[in-house]
Amino acid sequence: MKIVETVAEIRRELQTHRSKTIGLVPTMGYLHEGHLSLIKRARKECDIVVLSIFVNPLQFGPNEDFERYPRDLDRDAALAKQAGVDLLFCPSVREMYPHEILTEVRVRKVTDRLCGASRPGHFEGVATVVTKLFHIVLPDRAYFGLKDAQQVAVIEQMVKDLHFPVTIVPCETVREPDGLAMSSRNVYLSEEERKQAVILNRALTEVKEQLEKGLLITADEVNRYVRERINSQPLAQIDYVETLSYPRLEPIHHLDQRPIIVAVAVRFGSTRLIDNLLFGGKEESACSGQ
Ligand SMILES: Nc1ncnc2c1ncn2[C@@H]1O[C@H](COP(=O)(O)OP(=O)(O)OP(=O)(O)O)[C@@H](O)[C@H]1O
Ligand SMILES: CC(C)(CO)[C@@H](O)C(=O)[O-]
Ligand code: BAL
Repeated sequence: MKIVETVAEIRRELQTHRSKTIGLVPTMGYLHEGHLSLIKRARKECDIVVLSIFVNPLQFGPNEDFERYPRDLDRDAALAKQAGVDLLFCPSVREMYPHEILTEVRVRKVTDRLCGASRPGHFEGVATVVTKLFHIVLPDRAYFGLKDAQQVAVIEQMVKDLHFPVTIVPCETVREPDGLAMSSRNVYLSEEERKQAVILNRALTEVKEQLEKGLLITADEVNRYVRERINSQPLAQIDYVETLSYPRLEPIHHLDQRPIIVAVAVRFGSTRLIDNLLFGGKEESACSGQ
């Protein structure tokens, strides 16, 4: 595995591989099994696997955790090598943003709710940096986790709208044995917060069972059920609980429209966790803007 820090170098490295299938796995590092599942899928489907590690300041709000976001490049490089990455692209902030950036990519409507509403500017930061990464690497396929299901919807919309010649591959959420979605931010949790955080997946799993039995009929009923279950944990502070259409992320009333997403963001102390249930659709289709 080669570690590359500059745009010029990654372009040079990839120049001789243009006739092959190039897969990109964009991350912010501090790798866990969720990231590794994306890399392993890319390894199976592509000739060349590029992993990017970049904590993108553009997608963090002024009071968010950009500074304290966990970083460990040595450990990440060892894990990436073991998982079969060919090129690890880990640019500095200066390398990615050498001058004041006057251009931003904004995807409308699908960013109106959920994290788009509770983290203003977040998806403009994501769409802009992903555009930059796509232009730098020119991947044939790019792998994203459905834990960030709104992010997948935003990137898929962007790729379709702007004819990016890349196939987006959404990948299933990888969970801890007790069901908590793996996240780099889980390391922030205290022992007690970690125990209570399992309620996110538990509430969503219960809702899935109820939906399958036809016991919940409206989005309001689903939201109320999930809120009550999450509020049973004294350390949990709900940011949002919403049931929407997917991938358009529009409000729905009755649940006869499919697929739907039940999405949650919950704070435990200063740690904000997200999770979701996608119900009634193909969870792992690939989308292309070609
Ligand atoms: N548990 C998971 N299962 C599958 N994919 C995941 C999981 N966690 C993250 N990913 C995916 O890995 C990619 C990089 O995510 P990122 O580096 O932000 O990790 P993260 O653990 O989600 O961090 P955080 O939760 O702190 O934002 C994204 O496409 C994301 O959806
Ligand atoms: C896609 C991404 C790497 C862009 O910075 C980030 O939002 C993430 O890790 O999900
Ligand atoms: N996984 C999404 C990146 C972020 O929280 O900023």
